[in-house]
Amino acid sequence: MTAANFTERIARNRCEARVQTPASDNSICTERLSVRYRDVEALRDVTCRVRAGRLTGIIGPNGAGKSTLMKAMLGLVRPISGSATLGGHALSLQRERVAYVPQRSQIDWQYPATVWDVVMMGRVQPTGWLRRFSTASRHIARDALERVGMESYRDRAIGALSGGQQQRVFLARALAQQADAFFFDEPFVGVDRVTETVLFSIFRELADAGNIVTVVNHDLGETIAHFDDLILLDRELIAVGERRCVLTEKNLERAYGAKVTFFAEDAA
Ligand SMILES: Nc1ncnc2c1ncn2[C@@H]1O[C@H](COP(=O)(O)OP(=O)(O)OP(=O)(O)O)[C@@H](O)[C@H]1O
Repeated sequence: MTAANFTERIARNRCEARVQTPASDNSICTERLSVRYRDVEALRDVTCRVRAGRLTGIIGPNGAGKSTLMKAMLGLVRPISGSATLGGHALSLQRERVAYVPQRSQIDWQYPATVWDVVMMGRVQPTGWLRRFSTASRHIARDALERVGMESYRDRAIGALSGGQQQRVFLARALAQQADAFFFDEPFVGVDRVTETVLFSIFRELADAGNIVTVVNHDLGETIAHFDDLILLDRELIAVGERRCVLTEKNLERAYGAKVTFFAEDAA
């Protein structure tokens, strides 16, 4: 074995050792998850763990199955095989613990709702269908709106806002749910730098508070440095674990099929 191979093996073992946590902890685990859409194989045998208290990015080329993995974890698409668990129990049966913000393109922006209506939707599940919202629920929603800096827009129609403002409102809805697992699908598409900073700082606060925070992110630029852990996909799992262990030249070439440059801080 060459010195380079030996060093690489030690580094890999260190990465693997650090991501191993007990199966009973509050992490999300997928076990050989596979999804097909008619004749398209979107995911094949994906086994991975998303740890609580870490900001986790799902990355990979277009069509790699990033959104599908998120939806399959949540039970929004039915896998042909495999499972997803949260704290050892089926994730699809614990939806009250989960807040999910889909891609902007999947939301009907013509729906006649105000900013306040959208944020209060985050209180429907904790309140119960057709029941009146409590004063406490209104306070929680107002605090969430303040946290994303959108309180002065509360009576505006959601469809009349900019992309970044809409994304902040949907983040406020997720915060109002008071979930402990948060899923965001491509939240940075069409948002400006200020909103990007707001989103990352709240994602960081959520992760530091011990929540699960999972973000689909196709960008390998500067934003990648915000993530603690990454899941790299190309229909099958290429790598999972700490960011620096995933972002190796070899892994990126396997996923993208070409030499890829990424944020310089990680290029050591
Ligand atoms: N509802 C659907 N019906 C049929 N095929 C689908 C459906 N949703 C996704 N696919 C296909 O499954 C594959 C994975 O799609 P998915 O959206 O999960 O990938 P992605 O990595 O999130 O892509 P992108 O970065 O382009 O958003 C793609 O080939 C896509 O065309």
